Amino acid sequence: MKNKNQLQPSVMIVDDSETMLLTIKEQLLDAGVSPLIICNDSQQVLDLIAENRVGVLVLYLVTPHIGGEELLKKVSNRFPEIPVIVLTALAEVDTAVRCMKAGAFDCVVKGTGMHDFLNAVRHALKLRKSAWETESLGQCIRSDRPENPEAFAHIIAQDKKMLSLFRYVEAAAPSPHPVLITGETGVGKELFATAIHTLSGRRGKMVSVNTAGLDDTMFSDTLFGHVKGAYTGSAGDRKGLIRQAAGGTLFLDEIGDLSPESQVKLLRLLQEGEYLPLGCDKHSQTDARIVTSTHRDLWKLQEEGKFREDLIYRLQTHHVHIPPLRERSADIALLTKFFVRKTYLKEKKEVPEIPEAFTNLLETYPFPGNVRELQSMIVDAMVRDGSGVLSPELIRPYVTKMKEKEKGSPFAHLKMLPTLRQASDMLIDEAMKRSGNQTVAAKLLGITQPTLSERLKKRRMMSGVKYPRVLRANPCHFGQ
Ligand SMILES: Nc1ncnc2c1ncn2[C@@H]1O[C@H](COP(=O)(O)OP(=O)(O)OP(=O)(O)O)[C@@H](O)[C@H]1O
Repeated sequence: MKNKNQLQPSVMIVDDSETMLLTIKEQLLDAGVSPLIICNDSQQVLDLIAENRVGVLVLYLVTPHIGGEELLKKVSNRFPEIPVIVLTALAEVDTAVRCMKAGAFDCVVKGTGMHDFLNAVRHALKLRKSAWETESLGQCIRSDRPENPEAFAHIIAQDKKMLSLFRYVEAAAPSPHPVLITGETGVGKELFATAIHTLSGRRGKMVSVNTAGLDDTMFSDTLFGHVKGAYTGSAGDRKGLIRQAAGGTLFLDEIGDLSPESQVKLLRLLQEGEYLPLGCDKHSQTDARIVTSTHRDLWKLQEEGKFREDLIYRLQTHHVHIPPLRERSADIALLTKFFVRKTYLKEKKEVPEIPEAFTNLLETYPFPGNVRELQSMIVDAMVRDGSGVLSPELIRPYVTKMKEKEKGSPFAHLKMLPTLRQASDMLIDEAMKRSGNQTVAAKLLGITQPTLSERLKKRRMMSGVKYPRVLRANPCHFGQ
């Protein structure tokens, strides 16, 4: 069972004096304030905050390496939501004013008794906890049913993860900023792009372009067009598809395959709304909203040097990640019903009952092709079904074939395979658990500490998930 305190926000104390740290620690614990994170190395503060659920930061103004005031500015910039209580050695009005201006929540003179200090900590902690409660309430509301169900009429779903995505899409759709839609093949990325366009309220059209396999010239020509004589054989002007998306949405599918040159052009389009038709020396402007999608892991491509980091940040201003079908079993039964009905009615056949055993067997199948594959399986089952009954035997060959494929694999015991990113995240978690610090963990993983640190940062940015808390030798966690 999880330690209850792990869910509680911690009070983190930063001071260069070990003795003072222990004194403050004891006084806070005596006053019932816990859990505590103690740190005597100012250089570790930002990383520790990023990795833990810090409710309040207590900062002694004179710290080695990074000066206290400088650290205060960094914390306030990067984590504006965390109240910082500054402990100063002297009762100097100037220092207190500077700290408050730099974002301190309160300023207490060290050694003037615990009363003021404890009051400040308790007050800050209370405010932080209530902000957290509001945040989680907001998340509950966001995960409820969509306000505009008609915009999602073509997306059959009842799984909570999908309903929560609908709410996110509703919030992001009216924004002019780019949306990145990710997810395995066949999960419904294009359907989501359409819903985003519908909900955006834009009057223009949605224009979809599959960029897979387009070299840079074809990418530019298709999207931005060309002027007569731009290249051999270009007899007349061509208006690119982007013109058709004026006032609407340009949906670029499979952007993971874009060439480096096309990535630069896409970045300019996203940043400035500008593009250059082939053979033209004057940029054109567009107000089309850009929605992109890919089944590939852009961060992995970036690590391999195949995708620009700055472009990823731009693309994922709003990020919709659609989970694979095997991770939303509640949807399998509903989609099966939907596709059986659709398929049989289309063929003017009587819609059969769906036996429970049929759905149960489907729920054991990992669906590498997701909803698209389920749809094909139903069509195939209908063709082979001579009796008007949907027998599980009609789909058993798929399940058996998959099991045979898996036989002999070291992962055979896993019901579902992790994705490459999930597997690498699992390894990182394990290495951090075993070692307790990034330097040793990096050695275990055969990478450098900065690379590991970068991976952890990106992970936090991508998912908003906090890195699991680990006990460190120094700095130490108390009161847990
Ligand atoms: N939730 C859903 N409800 C109904 N149909 C769906 C759903 N999800 C996907 N589909 C259907 O599955 C097929 C694949 O969907 P779509 O083309 O949107 O997937 P995709 O993620 O864009 O795939 P790819 O990466 O291969 O382009 C389409 O026929 C689509 O209508």
